[in-house]
Amino acid sequence: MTRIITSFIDGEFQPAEGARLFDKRSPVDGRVIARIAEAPQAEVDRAVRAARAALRGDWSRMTVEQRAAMLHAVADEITRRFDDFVAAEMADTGQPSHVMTHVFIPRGAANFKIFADVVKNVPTESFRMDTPDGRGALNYAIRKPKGVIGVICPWNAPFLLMTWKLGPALACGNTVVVKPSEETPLTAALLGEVMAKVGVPKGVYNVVNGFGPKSTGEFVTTHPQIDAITFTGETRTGTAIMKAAAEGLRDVSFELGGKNAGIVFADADFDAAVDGIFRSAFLNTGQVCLGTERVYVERPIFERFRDALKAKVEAVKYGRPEDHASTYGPLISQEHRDKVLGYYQRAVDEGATVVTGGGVPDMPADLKGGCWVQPTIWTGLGDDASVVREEIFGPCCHLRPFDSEDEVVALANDNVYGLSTTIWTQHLARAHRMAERIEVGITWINAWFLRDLRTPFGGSKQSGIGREGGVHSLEFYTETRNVCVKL
Ligand SMILES: NC(=O)c1ccc[n+]([C@@H]2O[C@H](COP(=O)([O-])OP(=O)(O)OC[C@H]3O[C@@H](n4cnc5c(N)ncnc54)[C@H](O)[C@@H]3O)[C@@H](O)[C@H]2O)c1
Ligand SMILES: O=C/C=C/C=C(\O)C(=O)O
Repeated sequence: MTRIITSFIDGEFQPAEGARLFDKRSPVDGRVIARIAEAPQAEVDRAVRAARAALRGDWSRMTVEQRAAMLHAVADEITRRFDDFVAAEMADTGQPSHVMTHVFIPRGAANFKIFADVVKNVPTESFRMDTPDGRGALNYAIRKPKGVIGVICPWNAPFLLMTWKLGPALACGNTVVVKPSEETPLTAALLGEVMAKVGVPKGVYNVVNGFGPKSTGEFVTTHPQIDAITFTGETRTGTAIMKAAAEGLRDVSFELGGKNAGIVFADADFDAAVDGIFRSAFLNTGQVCLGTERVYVERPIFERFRDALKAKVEAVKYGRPEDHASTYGPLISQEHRDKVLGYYQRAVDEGATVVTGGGVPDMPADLKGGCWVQPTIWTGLGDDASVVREEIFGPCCHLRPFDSEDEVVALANDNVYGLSTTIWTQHLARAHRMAERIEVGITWINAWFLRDLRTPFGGSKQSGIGREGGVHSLEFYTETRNVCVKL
């Protein structure tokens, strides 16, 4: 029988009777793997009420030390159930097991540990001031939880991105109502089991499933009892959520889209650069916000680089995620596949040279119903081609030669997004110069997606609002109050 995923409210999974169900299909072969109960307004109301009540319960009486210990226990339980999380996330996304075991699931556990440690160690500021009577005054800041946080998640790295928000939200003493992507509900449900097992008080972690507009997502973001909203997803959705948050002047933290530039200089360690750009463009079938869909290569090595990248792309192994030989998975959904294939067609219409890929692979019969597309490289497009300007969120990149540092900085900055960049060069001074000039939140030099969770993470321009990571997360997840004591 097909499994039914229901909301998790006040420590309990909700009954499926009477619920409006929708199908969750495997991206690998199109089979229905679960049915999801769409939470209506009344259920979201209950989740928010449970979260508000929990703000005043045992959770609020815990010391920082106790809360941090509880988050470590959550991380340990995730690690104990590692295989279950890997299986759930593989089923939802179809991505190869090595990506789950090496990147996405370990990061889920790490996201709880890091913020448990941050809240235990972060100092608050204090200012001693002079007063006319000569006795002075002392100011000091205290941090309080913001309240009930609405957590709206995307499908591309569901567990990593959800826990990246939950870690700091809970460490700071908030409670949450999470709305996972309709495409990827499984790990959020599994985390409900983990929370119950380790004794996180009821109502602290609530999950409601459903769609975005006119559905569960909107019910969460428009709810007057939600105090702040953290969202990762498309820039267009961020705009809608910001409008909703304006009502009641609720705070937002946004991680949004990107059209990130990869930049390779002729003096780069060639093999490392090819490998780095290969990962940045094709990891997770290109469905990474930090991915590089436009790659600029210094002219003397352009052809050599193109050929080396092509060879790597043509060596990917399509297959089921459980098969350890697979290195490449499907896109998340047929809808997303149609979008990506639409861009593949537009690239050709706009005059691209297709270096490799560009279409749908011929899959064996049992995988024909999946959302497969070929990893694709283009050259020859103008800088205004839609494929070069718009976020596709697929396994593809356009390669363009450049001749000077100034030229490539201007090209990299000529976009409405500003999330990240990856620069490959052995010239240290140039690397630092470039990092200062490129308008993004995160610059990697001779690396990509190398994450130290203490560092500020977020986007410039239309790629986001705010920074999360380490102490930066506290800015959003706490309310800082000042206390002034006249001495
Ligand atoms: N900057 C980052 O760190 C980062 C990380 C990952 C993904 N992303 C971006 O996310 C996008 C892919 O994810 P996606 O397709 O799931 O994004 P999406 O914006 O379509 O959906 C994200 C979530 O928002 C919900 N939603 C949609 N409309 C809503 C509304 N009006 N009100 C409330 N909720 C609503 C959806 O149901 C889903 O849970 C890409 O643009 C990618 O660049 C950014
Ligand atoms: O697909 C986007 C990946 C985002 C990564 C993070 O948010 C992170 O590493 O914290």
